[in-house]
Amino acid sequence: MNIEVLKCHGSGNDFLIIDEMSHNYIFTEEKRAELAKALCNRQTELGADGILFVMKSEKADGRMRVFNADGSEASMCGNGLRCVARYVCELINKETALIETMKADLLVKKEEDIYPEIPTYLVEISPVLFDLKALPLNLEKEVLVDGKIPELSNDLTFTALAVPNPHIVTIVDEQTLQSNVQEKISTYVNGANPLFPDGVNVSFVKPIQKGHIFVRTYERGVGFTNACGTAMSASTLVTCLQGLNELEQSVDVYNPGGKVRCVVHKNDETYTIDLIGNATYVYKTVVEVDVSNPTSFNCGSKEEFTSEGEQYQKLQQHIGQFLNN
Ligand SMILES: N[C@@H](CCC[C@H](N)C(=O)O)C(=O)O
Repeated sequence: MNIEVLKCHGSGNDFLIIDEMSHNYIFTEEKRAELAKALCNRQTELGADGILFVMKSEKADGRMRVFNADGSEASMCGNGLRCVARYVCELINKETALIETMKADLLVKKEEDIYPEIPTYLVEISPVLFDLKALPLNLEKEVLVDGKIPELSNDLTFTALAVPNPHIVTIVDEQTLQSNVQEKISTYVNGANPLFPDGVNVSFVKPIQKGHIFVRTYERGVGFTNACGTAMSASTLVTCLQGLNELEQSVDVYNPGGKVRCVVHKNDETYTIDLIGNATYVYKTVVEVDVSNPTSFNCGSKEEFTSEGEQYQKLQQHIGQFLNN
């Protein structure tokens, strides 16, 4: 069968959008997982961190399902949701939309460009849960905020939260960021282990100055990524809890692929986070694939969004200058 694919990225976290809303593709659950493994493989012409399936929703303007590169399904994807936000808003010709995700219906809206001519969207990250059962994380306690997990490190302290996909976040210095500690911890918690039976996204956060942080994430189901939107949101909240940033204040979050802005809100005891950043299209193509054996596929010619790529490079240069000063 022929499948239209739109390659896009949020902060360099790249995805393939497959629109099941406008096309009559029929995929079983197993086939979606297999397509993700095959098309996201970086050894092929496509390659991506995940597939975003856009579907019809009974109660919202569209529905997003996220499959990681290893074929596992995630409950949420912040950078992906910005790309889906743009896709659905442009499809229905509106500036705001409601998108159904696995655990919540989330508001998305077009925002003022984060950098000239970079399509920018704000997406709501919610619900935020600290209950360790929500990750799950098997510890003899109910929550972990700035606490130790001796099996992972004698020195580092972690906060565990689900937004609603699972994250652990630790604040580190430059030396720890440059070491192999994050890789060691991440591969342990994402392999067979007694603590995180479903794996977890692991973020190391380096504060730069008030209102500015750097986040590097090892993503469950993917590995080290340029950026992870839910991780940057979770990390911003953790820096607020640890007094490094303020609630309701915009925080610039730098990552290996670019930057986003996050704002943490608190109503009663409930947190929500606004994640604001680029939704950049890279190319469109048509993939000819046998869905019962998707490992070998043919990719048609690519219609590139050249000017979007050029503009994004300018943003990256601008970020490089800031980080080197
Ligand atoms: N890149 C995403 C998160 C994708 C899902 C994650 N790997 C998981 O399994 O939870 C983001 O931008 O949030």
